[in-house]
Amino acid sequence: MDARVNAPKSITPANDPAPRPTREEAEAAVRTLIAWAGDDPRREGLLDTPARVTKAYGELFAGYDLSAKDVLSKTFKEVGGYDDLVLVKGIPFYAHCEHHMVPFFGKAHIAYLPHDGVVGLSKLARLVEVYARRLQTQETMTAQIIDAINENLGPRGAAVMLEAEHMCMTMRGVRAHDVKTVTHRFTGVFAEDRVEQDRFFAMVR
Ligand SMILES: Nc1nc2c(ncn2[C@@H]2O[C@H](COP(=O)(O)OP(=O)(O)OP(=O)(O)O)[C@@H](O)[C@H]2O)c(=O)[nH]1
Ligand SMILES: [Zn+2]
Repeated sequence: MDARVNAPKSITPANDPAPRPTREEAEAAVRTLIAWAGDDPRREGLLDTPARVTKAYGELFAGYDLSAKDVLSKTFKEVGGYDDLVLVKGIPFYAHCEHHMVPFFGKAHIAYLPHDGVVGLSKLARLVEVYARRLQTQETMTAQIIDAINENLGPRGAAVMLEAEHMCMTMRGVRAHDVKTVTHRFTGVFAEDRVEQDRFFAMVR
């Protein structure tokens, strides 16, 4: 039994959170969608599907139970005086678009100029998970990642770029294949200095 599903926690960061349904209610909703799609949720191959889907949702949307503050809480100051750019590039992510609840996936590139210590490199990949495992737009996710870095690390500058393929554009709708959406945001020194921006782009490429 996954306690997470029945936990009376908010499902959004809003002030007036929607109540989280029980696992049984979520499974019933999956049966409704299967019938809406045109299949029979009572046939043998689909009997366990609602339970699998709710379990999968627990993983795919685990970000609602994660916090950037927890992920970025531990920093290291003993780095030999290193204070230049730290770039972690090519962090893979899988998110779901908030419009169609269909995956969008790609790579995140995150850079910052340390001010008072550095963070463990894996934590930047974990930070991406905090926001990817939610219903998202690529723009919101880009903004949330850089805001979290600024709030928790107070760097001299930060840069975030996401490159992603949106399945709502490839497998349905406009059906535009091989289209990449690129978003980026700069703050601090990166926002003020074109040279730092160019350095970021050159290192990401
Ligand atoms: N800006 C932005 N748009 C997104 C993102 N993910 C999906 N979309 C778009 O959200 C839009 C929703 O448009 P609507 O007209 O409300 O919905 P729709 O009729 O399903 O649109 P189509 O996809 O064009 O068929 C579409 O243009 C999607 O391509 C995202 O991360 N950022
Ligand atoms: Zn979409």
